[in-house]
Amino acid sequence: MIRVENLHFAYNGREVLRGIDLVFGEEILALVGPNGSGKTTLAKHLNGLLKPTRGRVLVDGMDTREHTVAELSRKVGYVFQNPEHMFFEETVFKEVAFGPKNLGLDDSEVEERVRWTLGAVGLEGFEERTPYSLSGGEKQRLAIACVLAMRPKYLILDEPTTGLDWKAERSVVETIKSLREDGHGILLITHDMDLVLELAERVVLLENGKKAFDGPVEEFFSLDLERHGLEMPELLVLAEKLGAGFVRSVEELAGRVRQ
Ligand SMILES: Nc1ncnc2c1ncn2[C@@H]1O[C@H](COP(=O)(O)OP(=O)(O)OP(=O)(O)O)[C@@H](O)[C@H]1O
Repeated sequence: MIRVENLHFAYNGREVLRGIDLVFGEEILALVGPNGSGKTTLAKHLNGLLKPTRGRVLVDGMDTREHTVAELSRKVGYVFQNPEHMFFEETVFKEVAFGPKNLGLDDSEVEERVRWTLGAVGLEGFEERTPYSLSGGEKQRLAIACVLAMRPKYLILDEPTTGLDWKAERSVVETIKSLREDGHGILLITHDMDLVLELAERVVLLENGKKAFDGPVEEFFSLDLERHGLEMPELLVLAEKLGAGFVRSVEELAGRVRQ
């Protein structure tokens, strides 16, 4: 469980998180909100990259102020936006092996872990490719693999599908679903309301450094999203026009309409 208690944070005296309470566990939690509302700043507190100005963050009971980012990274993996900037090895295998090697695992353990991780993100067979030759979706999945190789319980994914075409986006979405099935807690930072509708179990909306909403996905989509500067997914607009209520996929909508 990650527990955020009365979190305040200021950059150079300017407060951008203003008293946030949050409990996050084994779930897909979408963190949404306008540009500059504090999403990335909040997420960076969850693996200790930033430390609270006031309040505290506990990761499975560990106070982030008392632990290094290296220690916390074993619990909370952070996949940054535009992950290609983080690749520096000449092969996919070496890229994924880097973290486990640094943990001091021996060669056979490292190899086993790399194979397992590449399987988990659907990149088996890519071991000898150079990271820069991968497609956008493959790069995103490699970035997830590099973090996953540390076996963290929680994953933070910052705009994991931005800039991807449909097929690549699907591959990342399927990876996220399978990570959830494997028992990971996933914090998804996104501006894409379709993605929120498809994946999230719970949504936290940040506005101006404060929580404006925290609740189940269905309740989130019953808000007047336009008032919050957010766009309602077309699927839900259509469902409403058809009187079908809340649905999360085209198949679900079709099923309701046929009844
Ligand atoms: N390193 C920094 N130094 C000073 N101010 C910063 C820094 N990083 C972010 N900020 C400011 O903190 C506020 C919150 O930024 P943050 O990146 O957390 O928002 P966000 O919700 O993730 O935005 P976006 O949707 O644009 O990614 C913004 O006003 C931003 O300008």
